[in-house]
Amino acid sequence: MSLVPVADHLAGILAGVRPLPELEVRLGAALGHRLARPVAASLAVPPWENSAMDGYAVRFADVAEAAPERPVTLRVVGDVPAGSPEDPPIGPGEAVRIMTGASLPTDADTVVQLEHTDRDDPAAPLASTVTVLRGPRAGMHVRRAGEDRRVGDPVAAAGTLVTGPVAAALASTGAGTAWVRRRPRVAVVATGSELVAPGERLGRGRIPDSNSLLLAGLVADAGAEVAAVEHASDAPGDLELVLARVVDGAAPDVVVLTGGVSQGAHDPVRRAFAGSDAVRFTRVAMQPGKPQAVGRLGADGPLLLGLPGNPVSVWVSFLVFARPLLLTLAGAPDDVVLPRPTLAVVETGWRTPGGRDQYLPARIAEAAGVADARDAGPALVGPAAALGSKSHLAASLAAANGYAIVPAADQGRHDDGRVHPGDVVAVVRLALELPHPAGAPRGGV
Ligand SMILES: Nc1nc2c(c(=O)[nH]1)N[C@H]1C(S)=C(S)[C@@H](COP(=O)(O)OP(=O)(O)OC[C@H]3O[C@@H](n4cnc5c(N)ncnc54)[C@H](O)[C@@H]3O)O[C@H]1N2
Ligand code: MOO
Repeated sequence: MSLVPVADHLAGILAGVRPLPELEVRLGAALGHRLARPVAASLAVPPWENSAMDGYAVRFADVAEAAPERPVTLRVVGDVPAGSPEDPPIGPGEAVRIMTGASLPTDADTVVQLEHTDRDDPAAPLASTVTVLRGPRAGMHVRRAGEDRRVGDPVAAAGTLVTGPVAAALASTGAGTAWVRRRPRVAVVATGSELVAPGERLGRGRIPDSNSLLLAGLVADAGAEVAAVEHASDAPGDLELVLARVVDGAAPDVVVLTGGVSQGAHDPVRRAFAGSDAVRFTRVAMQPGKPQAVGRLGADGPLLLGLPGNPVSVWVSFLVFARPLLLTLAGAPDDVVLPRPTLAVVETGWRTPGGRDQYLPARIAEAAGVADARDAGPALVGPAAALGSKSHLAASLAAANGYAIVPAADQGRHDDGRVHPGDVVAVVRLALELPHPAGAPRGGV
């Protein structure tokens, strides 16, 4: 069976997949969802002309000439704290005390901050006069209504992830609710009789189930909900029972399986769907991540992705196939669904597998000495694990903040089939904190 290109397998997964239904929710409940519709301002920011300083609202003409040697004394005819609905009239030679954020009286055009007056004690009671010691510029410390957004201006595009700042932008422009997409519900099912719950004692041949946690974390990072995390043994019939329970109980949109998709005598995913048209088994031209399964559980049931069991294969397969699926369901824009690789210069070389595109868990860093932006160099890349892209290096994954892609066609660039320091490769950087160097590999590969 020939190997399927990565792009073709991904296109097959995404074919016909539409964003989940939209719903209107309060802004607090919108956090973590994506906007289903573009949002325009129904309120200007700022909504009113207001003061940027605690001080005195004045008519500029009265204080234009003020200076330490020519102080100007004004009569204080009012006081406008923040939130006050008052609009006191101000005649020539008059001023109104005003606080930051309070609406500017209609008759004023300028604010003098209190440090530039003789009333510079903020705790002092309101006095009947104020002496301006320094002339402001015309219009100084006045925030114009609508200077950030006017009514009708765009605030956020459809597909935008509602983060704290986005929710704040929606609230400040007048929204109380937002139309968002439902977040995908994902059930994670780890298969394998060798798996033991984390922290449990191992018998010979057993290993801790790390993929369940890896996937639960990746699902959450992709903005989806972890609806269930289950385990199925390799015993005949067990996976089928677990899947039926998960589909009924957790109503997932997507089921992500790990393990049991290759050629093993006991591979349960293969066995469960042998002869079924609903699930397709594929060998993808990537390393790691070669054996993959994709399908649907029942006519209207959840989508199913069967990822290989090796932990690095799980990570790569999730990022390259499952994450774009979840982001599409969540309503993300195309450039978020499919991150465009950038280029990086290789700092430490590594071995390539030959024959398949390599997806190497990598540490990607800006060149040293970028404190001064003019010195900024290209990003640098090296393997996260001393042993490169081997698929069982579960402990080294935590040192990766992205992956490097070395297409099969480029792997013969050097006679030794390695990637060398100074080579330029494509990288995808994940929005992760760069791991501390203490977690870096000790040597080259
Ligand atoms: N004869 C062949 N053997 C294999 C082939 C092949 O083409 N022909 N492909 C290899 C490749 S490539 C991969 S990748 C694996 C995929 O195998 P499975 O998807 O069937 O996965 P398992 O055999 O169940 O497990 C593989 C490996 O991963 C460990 N594992 C599984 N689940 C977990 C978990 N939840 N947490 C941590 N580690 C897990 C498992 O113990 C195995 O070491 O097949 C190759 N073989
Ligand atoms: O494809 Mo497997 O993931 O090479 O280890």
